[in-house]
Amino acid sequence: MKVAIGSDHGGFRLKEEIKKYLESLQIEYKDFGTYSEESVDYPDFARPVAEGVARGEFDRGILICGTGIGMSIAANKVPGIRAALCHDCFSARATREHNDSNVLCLGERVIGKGLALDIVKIWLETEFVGGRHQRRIDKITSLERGINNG
Ligand SMILES: O=C(CO)[C@H](O)[C@H](O)[C@H](O)COP(=O)(O)O
Repeated sequence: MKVAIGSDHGGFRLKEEIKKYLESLQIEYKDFGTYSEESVDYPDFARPVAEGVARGEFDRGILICGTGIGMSIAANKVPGIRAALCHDCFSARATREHNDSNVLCLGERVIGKGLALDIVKIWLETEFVGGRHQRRIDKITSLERGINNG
């Protein structure tokens, strides 16, 4: 599994913790920045991570800002991206099983490191279950392509 990771200044410290955690799990990643706590704009980091996942260069993406909200709004503008903002383990598992989410968004100002790392682990390990959920994802794909399939 290859992961693209990025944050703004509000998510920088948690990004560094997640990188260490990915290393401990021997999961390959590429860090798209930011590289310090100096103020930056989150769409500048959401974009390359989301585009890398959409192009298939990475299996998954992880984006962190203060709340995770800005990152999820920005990432979901990229066709093919299903970014999920998760601050609990149930949602992390459900969004993989049901939505086949390919980007996880987290808010460093919302949750602590321990919960964030548990969420990352569950989200990375949980498989999409398909079936009726694939039909719903196909409708999302139609939506982003402007196709009206009822
Ligand atoms: O995009 C966000 C909110 O949706 C993120 O939380 C940002 O990290 C936050 O807006 C940055 O705020 P700051 O006051 O510029 O540090």
